[in-house]
Amino acid sequence: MSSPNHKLFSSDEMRDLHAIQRSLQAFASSPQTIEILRTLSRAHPTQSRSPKTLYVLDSSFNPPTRAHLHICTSALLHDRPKAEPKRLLLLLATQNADKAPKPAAFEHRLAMMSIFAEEMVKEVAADGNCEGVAVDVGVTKMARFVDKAREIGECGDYSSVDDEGRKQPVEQVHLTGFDTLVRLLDIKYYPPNHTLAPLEGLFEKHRVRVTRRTGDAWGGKEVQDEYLTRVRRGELEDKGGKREWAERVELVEGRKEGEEVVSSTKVRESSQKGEVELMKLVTEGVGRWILDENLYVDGG
Ligand SMILES: Nc1ncnc2c1ncn2[C@@H]1O[C@H](COP(=O)(O)OP(=O)(O)OP(=O)(O)O)[C@@H](O)[C@H]1O
Ligand SMILES: NC(=O)c1ccc[n+]([C@@H]2O[C@H](COP(=O)(O)O)[C@@H](O)[C@H]2O)c1
Repeated sequence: MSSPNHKLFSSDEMRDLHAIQRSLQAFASSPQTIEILRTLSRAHPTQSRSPKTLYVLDSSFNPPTRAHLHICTSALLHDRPKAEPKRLLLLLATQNADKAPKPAAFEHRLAMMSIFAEEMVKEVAADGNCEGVAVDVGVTKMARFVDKAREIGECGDYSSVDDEGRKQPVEQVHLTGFDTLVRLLDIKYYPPNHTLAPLEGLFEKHRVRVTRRTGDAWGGKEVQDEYLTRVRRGELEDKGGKREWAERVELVEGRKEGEEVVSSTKVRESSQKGEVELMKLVTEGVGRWILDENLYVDGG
């Protein structure tokens, strides 16, 4: 079940940790699987209500980083111009497919997501290369992409209107890093049969835009490109995957040679190293929140 109509938070309310906490408690005890807490829009209302493409960045946002910023702005500014009007959903996963919960508390992460969204909207608007953008900040109980995609599709907040005025589910483009593509296509997440067949609907209707993640544990550009080539050659077919899925996946550039390696883990571990180091990894507003609220003082 997805989000019914409810009052959205303002910018100030998204800095009120008690208010967010109350909303999270209500969400946790409800049957809802997705809830949108805040919407920021620079788009004309009809455009933002009827997006052609919904980008989804699903993450633990612990905290949001400059890598997340790059992933979002790259999609909003450079993914197919015909995909406009575009809308972006920053989705906090309260249940992770792999990881146990860690600091910071979810209310802090949502506050940081809201600040991050404000900074991103400003950056995209300043570029002037995007027809108008709307960004939502939301929360989900679903851990796997296949479940998130289904629930988002059923959520009344997202549909487009076709030429005859009929409502159509919007195309979703899931924004992930290379490590997460590998996990999306790992049969261990699909019990009881442990095949990739449950992903059919996701690839039929939606796309995945994958940012290369080099300089970390996942190999260089060639290794990551070769992985997708193997999908295209049909190497997932014995696991129930389809070679056509490769056409629904786009691998795009992440960190450039010589640029800082960024991850949320690195932020959590380096928050003791001072403001200058912190600000290399996170946006100004998020950095200020981390410092003012003394987050991650005990490291990761
Ligand atoms: N530096 C990066 N380059 C490419 N993709 C990234 C990068 N950082 C995060 N992502 C992607 O963004 C999505 C959400 O990020 P996530 O919250 O897992 O960040 P993370 O930095 O990997 O977190 P953590 O360090 O806490 O494990 C994932 O699909 C992840 O692959
Ligand atoms: N097969 C899948 O759908 C799958 C596998 C691993 C992680 N995830 C999700 O990806 C998101 C990002 O995960 P990490 O924070 O572990 O990088 C989380 O929402 C997590 O639950 C999905």
